[in-house]
Amino acid sequence: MNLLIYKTQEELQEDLVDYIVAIANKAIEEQGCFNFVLTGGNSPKALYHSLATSYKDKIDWTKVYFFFGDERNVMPTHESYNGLMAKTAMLDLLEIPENQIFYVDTTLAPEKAAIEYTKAINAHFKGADLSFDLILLGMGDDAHTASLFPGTTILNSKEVEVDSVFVEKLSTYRISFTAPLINKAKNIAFLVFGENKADAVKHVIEDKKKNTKLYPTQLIDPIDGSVTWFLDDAAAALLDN
Ligand SMILES: O=C(O)[C@H](O)[C@@H](O)[C@H](O)[C@H](O)COP(=O)(O)O
Repeated sequence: MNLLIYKTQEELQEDLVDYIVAIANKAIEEQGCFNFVLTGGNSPKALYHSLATSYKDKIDWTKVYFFFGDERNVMPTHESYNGLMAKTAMLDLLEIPENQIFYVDTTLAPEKAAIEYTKAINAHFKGADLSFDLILLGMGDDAHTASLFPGTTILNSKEVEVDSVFVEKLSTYRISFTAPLINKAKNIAFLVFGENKADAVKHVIEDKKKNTKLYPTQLIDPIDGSVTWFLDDAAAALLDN
């Protein structure tokens, strides 16, 4: 696991964009495409905008396929739909064709939406191993990532798939990659900043005895892939030096 800690979010973001560009170009060179899983939430918005503007010419976007590590159970036009956030911040600016973007179809019931998304991902990988080139993840202050929330049933999944899950604390369903699907990735990058995340960061990174029910991000432990944490000083404040 690589731990990168930055004084400012701007420095963090600059390095993270360079990291994404490097992985994208390596994947495109080696296999002709870059399978990129986006995170939702607020943290990535500036990063997405930067990729679509100052870094627009650094990647051959015609070779990039976009996926979502989780989605809220709202209509695609709803402001909290992760797909809409990414569309607005990046995908529209890059004029990415629809056939390169895998949105979660939340017009379906959550369970069906998850089944259909799993089918679409398997079809894209043509039945091969579902190992995405890069999965970008955020983390909540409760140590959830994607929609792997503390105490939820999806944490027990051993399936390499997208699943639906009822999140009691939000009183809503979510659609999310399971931990086994995330752990198939070649590269995983966490984008976590802000002091409100410091306690969760400490537990996830430093707890010797894991408690994945309480700190679900501890489940993220890829078989062969790399994990890199992009943190600012505030989020890393409680880590032992
Ligand atoms: O759908 C979502 O909200 C995300 O996938 C979720 O896992 C997010 O990454 C964390 O909640 C952190 O969110 P912030 O970046 O807004 O702090």
